[in-house]
Amino acid sequence: MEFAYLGPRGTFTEAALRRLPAAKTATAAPMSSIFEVLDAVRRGEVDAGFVPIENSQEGTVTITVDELVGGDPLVIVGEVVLPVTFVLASEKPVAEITTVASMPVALAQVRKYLRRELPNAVVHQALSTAQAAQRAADGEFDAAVCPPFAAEAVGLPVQAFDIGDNPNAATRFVHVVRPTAPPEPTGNDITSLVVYIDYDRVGALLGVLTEFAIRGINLTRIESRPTGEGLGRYAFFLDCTGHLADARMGEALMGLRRICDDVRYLGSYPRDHSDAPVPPPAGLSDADFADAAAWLDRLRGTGA
Ligand SMILES: O=C(O)C(=O)C[C@]1(C(=O)O)C=C[C@@H](O)C=C1
Repeated sequence: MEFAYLGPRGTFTEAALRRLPAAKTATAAPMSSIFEVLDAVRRGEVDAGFVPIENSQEGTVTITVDELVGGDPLVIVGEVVLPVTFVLASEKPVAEITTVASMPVALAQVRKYLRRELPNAVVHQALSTAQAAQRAADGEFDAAVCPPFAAEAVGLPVQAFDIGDNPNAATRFVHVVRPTAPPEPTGNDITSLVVYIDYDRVGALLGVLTEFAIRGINLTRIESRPTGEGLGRYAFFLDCTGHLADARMGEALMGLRRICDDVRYLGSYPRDHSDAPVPPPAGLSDADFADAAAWLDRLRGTGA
């Protein structure tokens, strides 16, 4: 199997990919942008892609979600949650730094540090932290905000360690492939999907949330993203606890299929929050769903 991932060598994405079981026996091709990674998967140039999707400090990595919301369908089959710490890498001491670069999501996580220590530095964007480190090493910028291992990879000295505003920051990365059946349920899974609703129908979003709530499915994330049709036109990106194979999830998805303009299934896959407890389904048990299905089958067969 060959992966494409957000490179170059030295990114957090590369570090997270090394933690993905499916990558243990795969080759990995670094690519310069999230779009290129997902486009390579869509074109069949590689078997799988690995990209960041959410950060505990800044929320959604919008380019990833926007690429999953639109375009040819892709599905998520795995995730890795990686703690992230940032350094300021530069040949110059902090007092002499006038330009600094990094990926927008990284810059947002060191906002307070930059305001405090580099208030007059000009901030530049890069496609990844490791790309910023390489461009700083090449002399294009004075400094880069990047992982410690990216500074080491390009031979840049570290002028400051642990510059992130939140010492507990973590980023979630996803393993995406062209549409395929989901991995087997583990009992600790996430199902991701996008719903497109009829904006002009009052309560349309409540109807979506109700399809989960009445079946005891816990929503762990909801993110509205513009569809590009015009101001106020949004798709809703949802993460919820459970697996496509669960009766309750299947019923909820059929309900969404009936009431939404469109539903895009983005995958059921094992959670990597192995330390976090799995909230039990609210109210209804799996046995309740099995009993109701058997009861309906009896009614259809015998009328009683
Ligand atoms: O640029 C990198 O090193 C990446 O892996 C991307 C990315 C991100 O976009 O979230 C990953 C983790 C950090 O939050 C900062 C940047």
